[in-house]
Amino acid sequence: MPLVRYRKVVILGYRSVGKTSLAHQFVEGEFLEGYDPTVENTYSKIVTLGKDEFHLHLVDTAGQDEYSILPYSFIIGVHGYVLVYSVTSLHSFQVIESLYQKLHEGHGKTREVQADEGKKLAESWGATFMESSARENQLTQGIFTKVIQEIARVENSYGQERRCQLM
Ligand SMILES: Nc1nc2c(ncn2[C@@H]2O[C@H](COP(=O)(O)OP(=O)(O)OP(=O)(O)O)[C@@H](O)[C@H]2O)c(=O)[nH]1
Repeated sequence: MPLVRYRKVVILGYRSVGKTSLAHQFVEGEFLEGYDPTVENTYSKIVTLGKDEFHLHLVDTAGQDEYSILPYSFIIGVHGYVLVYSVTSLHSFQVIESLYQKLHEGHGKTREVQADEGKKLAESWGATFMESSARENQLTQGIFTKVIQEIARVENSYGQERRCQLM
């Protein structure tokens, strides 16, 4: 059975450029004539490409402009973007350039410690290394299951002798 991989894709662009129409046409197979400004909407679709299946989670956003601050949910855990402009609006074309810059700037904080450095330090202690983010809920379960497993492993190898395990 093929593995279904999850993909989150965010559609960005100026107001009324056709973001919703694109998403709706792709997911529902029809064109919407009317215009109803989007607050935020999500679509789900299983996409099969060759032997691979993807669970596509499309986020249709409210239109942005050059002053918009992109929320965290448009940055974190996102696998890809569709930047949309209208051929009848030069301004909407300029907006996607500014959105592209914003996506590259991220959220201001730059990394000062590389994962490799953490790994090296942990290795020098004989400890396990995991890089986690509570905000992104990345490895938060893994850290605590790993420390419990490690405690059990150390307990088993030393009988009932009590030792502290370092993560
Ligand atoms: N002619 C034409 N009109 C389109 C096309 N795509 C969208 N429209 C029309 O443009 C208008 C705006 O489309 P939407 O898809 O709502 O645009 P949007 O970018 O989602 O708008 P916001 O929610 O305000 O950001 C609607 O009246 C659509 O019918 C297209 O490819 N060609």
